Amino acid sequence: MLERIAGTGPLPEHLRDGVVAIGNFDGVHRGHQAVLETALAEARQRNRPALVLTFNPHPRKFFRPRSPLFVLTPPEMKAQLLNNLGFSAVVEQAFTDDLSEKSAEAFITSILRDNLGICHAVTGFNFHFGKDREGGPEFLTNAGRRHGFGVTLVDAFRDEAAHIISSSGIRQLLAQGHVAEAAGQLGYRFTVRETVINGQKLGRTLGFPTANMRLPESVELREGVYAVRFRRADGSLHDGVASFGRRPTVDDNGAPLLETFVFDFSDSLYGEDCSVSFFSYLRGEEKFNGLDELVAQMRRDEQEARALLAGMRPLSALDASVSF
Ligand SMILES: Cc1cc2nc3c(=O)[nH]c(=O)nc-3n(C[C@H](O)[C@H](O)[C@H](O)COP(=O)(O)O)c2cc1C
Ligand SMILES: Nc1ncnc2c1ncn2[C@@H]1O[C@H](COP(=O)(O)OP(=O)(O)O)[C@@H](O)[C@H]1O
Repeated sequence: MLERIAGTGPLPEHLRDGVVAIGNFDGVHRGHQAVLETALAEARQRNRPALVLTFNPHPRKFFRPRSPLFVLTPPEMKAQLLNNLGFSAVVEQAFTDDLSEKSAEAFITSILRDNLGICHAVTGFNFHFGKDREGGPEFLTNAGRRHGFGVTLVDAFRDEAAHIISSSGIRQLLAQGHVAEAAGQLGYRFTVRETVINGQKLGRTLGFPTANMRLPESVELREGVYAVRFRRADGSLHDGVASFGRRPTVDDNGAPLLETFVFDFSDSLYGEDCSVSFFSYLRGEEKFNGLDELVAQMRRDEQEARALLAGMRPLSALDASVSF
């Protein structure tokens, strides 16, 4: 199991002298995975632990606190993905005033050398660090020579159409409801994890009980109806159909809610931490003339989602570990 470490002091002995992938890795997309797989391979070869050094909050949120940032993988989700990829630990370095003021050299001596005691660093071609982004790949490589650790830089990863994959591109796809395309770039299905809360208890009277979740306000997923896979806290997986929206038919206001009708299931889910993986966008949210019309459409949504999900295959080993 992956260890989550706050990064406030020296690492425990068993994690020192490790191979460390450094970056924000928001989304843990296929470009990030190229960096992460390089670190994993290097660690296997040296027979040393594989670690990730990442930052929380996302540095962009630190520097621009008032402009909302759609974080694709909150710390918990990122940790789960890194665990599934095979890392031993993730250092969730607090991004504070103090860290933002550190020079590139101070970042290397106090964090990489003293706290983490790394033997090898792996980063992407464009990783910058230290006050005013002073340190880049070349700085890191030279510092490694001086301080006695190796450095591997991983080139930009391109998808099949030679587009560079980026977290901001994936955020835009999700905002347009293109969850299948986003999955192609993430290498797994976009997945959110939240606690199931109480709703108006109307769903069960319609024959469509729905597990309700509030997503963070910054999540910019297109409102609409999706074919999804639902994972309970005990790890069991269920197919379902979910609506993310403001429910114009029953109440016209309020923040959007994610509501999942879980197929062939009848237990209570209240208070449980569950995850929802998005496979296909089915349609936009509509205002119906009454509940009968809504229920008729929900039946069609269910049939469409069942058929789509039956044909889905994992995109990768990571995808298989998340939603299969
Ligand atoms: C598959 C599905 C599709 C839905 N589509 C719509 C819709 O197009 N318009 C709408 O107002 N509500 C839609 N809803 C939300 C329902 O209005 C909501 O689930 C129902 O009112 C039950 O509310 P409750 O969970 O608070 O009891 C949909 C829900 C599901 C599960
Ligand atoms: N097939 C199912 N799909 C989703 N939730 C279910 C299902 N069967 C039982 N439940 C339970 O019922 C609740 C949803 O019922 P519903 O009447 O829609 O109430 P609420 O308005 O509180 O969401 C879920 O939170 C869960 O605890």
